[in-house]
Amino acid sequence: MTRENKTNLFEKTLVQTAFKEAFIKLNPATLYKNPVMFAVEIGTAIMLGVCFWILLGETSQGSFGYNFSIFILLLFTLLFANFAEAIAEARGKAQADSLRKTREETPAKLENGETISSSALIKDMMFICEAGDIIPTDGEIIEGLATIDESAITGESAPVIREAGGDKSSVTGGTKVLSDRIKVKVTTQPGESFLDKMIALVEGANRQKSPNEIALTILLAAFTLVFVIVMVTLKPFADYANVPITIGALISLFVCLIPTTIGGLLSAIGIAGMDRALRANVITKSGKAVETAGDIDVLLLDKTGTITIGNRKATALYPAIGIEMEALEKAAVLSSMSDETPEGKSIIELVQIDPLKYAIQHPIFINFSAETRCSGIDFDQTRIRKGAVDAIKNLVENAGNTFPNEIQLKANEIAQNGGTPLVVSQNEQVLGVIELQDIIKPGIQERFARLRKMGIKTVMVTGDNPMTAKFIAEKAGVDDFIAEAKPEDKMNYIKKEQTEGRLVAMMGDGTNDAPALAQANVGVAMNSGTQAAKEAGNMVDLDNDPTKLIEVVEIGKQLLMTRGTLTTFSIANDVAKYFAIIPALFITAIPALKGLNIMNLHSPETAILSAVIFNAIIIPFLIPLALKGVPYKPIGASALLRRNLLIYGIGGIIVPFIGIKLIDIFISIFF
Ligand SMILES: Nc1ncnc2c1ncn2[C@@H]1O[C@H](COP(=O)(O)OP(=O)(O)OP(=O)(O)O)[C@@H](O)[C@H]1O
Ligand SMILES: [K+]
Ligand SMILES: [Mg+2]
Repeated sequence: MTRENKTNLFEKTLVQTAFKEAFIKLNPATLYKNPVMFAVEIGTAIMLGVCFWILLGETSQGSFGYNFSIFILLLFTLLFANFAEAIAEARGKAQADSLRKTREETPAKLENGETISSSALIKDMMFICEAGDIIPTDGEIIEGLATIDESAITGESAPVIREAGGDKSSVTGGTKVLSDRIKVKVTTQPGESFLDKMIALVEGANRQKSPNEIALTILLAAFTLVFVIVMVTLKPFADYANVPITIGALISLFVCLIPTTIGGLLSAIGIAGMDRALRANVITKSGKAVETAGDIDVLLLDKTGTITIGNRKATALYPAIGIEMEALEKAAVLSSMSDETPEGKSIIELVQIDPLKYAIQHPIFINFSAETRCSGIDFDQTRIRKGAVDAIKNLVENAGNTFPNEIQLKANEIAQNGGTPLVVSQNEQVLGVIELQDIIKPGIQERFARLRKMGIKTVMVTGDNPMTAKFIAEKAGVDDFIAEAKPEDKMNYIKKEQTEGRLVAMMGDGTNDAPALAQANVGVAMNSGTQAAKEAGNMVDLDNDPTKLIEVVEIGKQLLMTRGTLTTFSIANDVAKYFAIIPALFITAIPALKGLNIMNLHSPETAILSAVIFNAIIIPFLIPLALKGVPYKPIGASALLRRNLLIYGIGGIIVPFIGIKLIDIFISIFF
């Protein structure tokens, strides 16, 4: 659930900050990064020079008032463009701060009983949290289990379970421990959390631009350069046609022809896109990730913890023929004594026998891994294992024993209704099978249907057995699934899709998802997931919602569309200025150009002033569109492109004709 849109578009405090920032951004040391607006700044400086020149007695450049008003109008063009970027930054910052507020200075309790401030916590330090404590900073639970209220982050006040081991071990600063006691290891240095990285993305000129944005900036710079050459050649041409052209007219023509509209709004569009991702409770590490999400073809989803709630629980034990239930219970409990996974713990919970009762001497614990797909214990001459059917079957048959048929049937039956069977063996003899049940997250079917409508194929990838996977895949409504997948299988599948030219997004929460999350074009880690998963991905979903990719894709598409349509509009609306300014400059000397004068503006001065005024005020008019983004509909991309080209292309050509004409009528009253 995305946080309600607290800051409306132009909240007073944001506008004030942005207004101040607009002047600060005039500093050429930072403005040069935006070539178009930097060219406008140079033009403004030249106009200031001309005004002084006139004050010193120069008469060939027209009246002081006329040149000074051009200077002021160019200055406002700059201020409007800076304001656009500043208001986008202010909103992004406000949004990020509302998230960061959850990380206020909270006391952190150390193991030795003393408390320090959360800002003094550094990576790998341990702290303790008990019921009622606010978790001081991001960390990974290394001991214990607790129910946590994450509403400060996700807005959902339903308590969630976070426990050591397994895939749900991360806790976030600012959330509240409701019950029990946990020992947490700090996972990030202060100021380097994902949120800090995200805040750097939406604020400050050190924001790294995405490839799409860089490409567009280069294109606009090329455009600007072309017009510099046009201006320079225009001067001798005018002298040859002995048409007196003032510097003011040249500069005005230049500024009106270079793409100042998109040049002024480009960074605002990018920042607003990141801000929309933040509003969807997604922390992204790069603007590129958001844009790539707009072109995703395939979405890979981990099953446990992503499609299903993820705390799979043992619900029943079924002994093999000739095996006592007590023997199976004892083996199941012993093999789960040190099993940190939710599955292992649920077995101890189910059997209700304290493993210490068996007083094992010098046990050797084998922890669960996604590679071996089993876990267990060795002591004396006894070797107990529990794990995936195929893993234990290999173990039993490699030792020359037979895998009991009734256990195979029972395991299939469990799998066929979505359960996960864990087979238990002792000294490579099967003792029985444990049934684990998981729950599919509610409402996931229609979310996948929406992804399909957007042309995205959903694939569930799980380490679980094929029958369980098939059952869950059908119930969840995914398009395809891969079962018994090892971590490298998930990564290889992504590589295969990528070599076929498709962009792949992966959502996961476990350490065994990390290689795949790193390989994917867009890797979304659940915020509850392990630190490894979050490091590997390029996005973190604070809501742990596996279908959050829907919002991310829409934000990505919308960002690319907004940038495209405003560029179209900007280029289109420069066309009209030819008809406004060129005739104004040459009509007297070259009557043949009369045909161009379709706008028949009042006079050359008012024609130039009204073109420059329009060129300046169009920027603030488009700020709301740049910040909100062009409305996105999940219809085909080509239909959408045609619609936008029509509205913003044609619109971009017509609007300036009307705008400049109206302004000309208005200002010619004063002349
Ligand atoms: N604690 C455990 N001890 C022994 N075997 C386990 C344990 N947990 C899971 N398994 C077995 O290992 C298999 C692979 O686990 P893995 O975590 O790779 O996939 P998964 O949890 O079933 O699904 P996903 O890949 O979506 O997380 C599981 O399907 C299960 O049969
Ligand atoms: K322009
Ligand atoms: Mg798993």
